[in-house]
Amino acid sequence: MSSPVSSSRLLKKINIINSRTKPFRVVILGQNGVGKTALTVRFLTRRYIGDYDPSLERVYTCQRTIQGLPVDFEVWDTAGENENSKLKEQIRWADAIILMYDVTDRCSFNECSRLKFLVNALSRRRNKKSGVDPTSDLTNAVPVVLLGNKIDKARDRMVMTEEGMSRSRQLGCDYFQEVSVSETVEDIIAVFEDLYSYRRNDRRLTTAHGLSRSTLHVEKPAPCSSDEELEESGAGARPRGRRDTLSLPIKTLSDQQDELIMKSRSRRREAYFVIS
Ligand SMILES: Nc1nc2c(ncn2[C@@H]2O[C@H](COP(=O)(O)OP(=O)(O)OP(=O)(O)O)[C@@H](O)[C@H]2O)c(=O)[nH]1
Repeated sequence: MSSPVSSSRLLKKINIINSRTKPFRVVILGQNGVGKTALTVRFLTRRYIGDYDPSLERVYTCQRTIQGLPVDFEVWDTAGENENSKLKEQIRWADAIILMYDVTDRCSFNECSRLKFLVNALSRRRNKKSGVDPTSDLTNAVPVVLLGNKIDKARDRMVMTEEGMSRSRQLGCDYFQEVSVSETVEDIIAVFEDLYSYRRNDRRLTTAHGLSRSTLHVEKPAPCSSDEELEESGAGARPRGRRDTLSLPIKTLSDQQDELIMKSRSRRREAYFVIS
């Protein structure tokens, strides 16, 4: 039998191999205009760019080091108005989900409920298929963060922190956070890293910055909603048929940066960040 030391070494090696071969896939869902592309660009480049082509939808890749290990991220920045079949494809693809709303837009907040019902219904079906008890901690449901954006616009706020937190609990999100993509970099990077740590570390947040952030609310996931709830929510019919394959192009980071800068520049005359 192997000693604890050698098995922990082995586990570390396996982790390294897994993190190199299998990317961690994060999909960002939310109504249009909530800041999904701004969030993606912040995470990829640390920059904030003010305006984007609204039809921009793509999977971006980048590598980060988390707890000393290289992790390949794939981030699917979705277009705000997706039909249900597309949403299902995005949810099935993901290892983690960011449900994003704009704190100055109540409609975008309500849209997150519809999206979460859809996520729950798909997780429930996935658990049923794999024979996992949906009330157990070991479900293969993907972690979901409810993320309120644009808190810099304090005067226009329509959704208060407490309301976001309480909705997060009701919906069974794994945690809740508020950010301003335009003003912070570290919190944005932490959102992605926390999701990774949460998924990899048995559904418990382990990163110190994650636990110290004031608006962070961590919740044990509730059992998935029923298909009836899904129907009531208007999230659409039950998924049928085979799993769709991803058809979006995956680009290198430098291609993505150039393209994003060009797209943002083509829409406005003001100067934007130039990434060398
Ligand atoms: N004040 C403020 N504006 C923001 C923030 N984040 C994004 N925005 C602005 O919100 C607008 C929409 O941002 P996008 O990133 O294009 O939103 P999106 O969700 O990708 O929109 P679609 O691609 O249409 O679905 C842009 O004008 C951004 O500059 C923020 O934290 N604060």
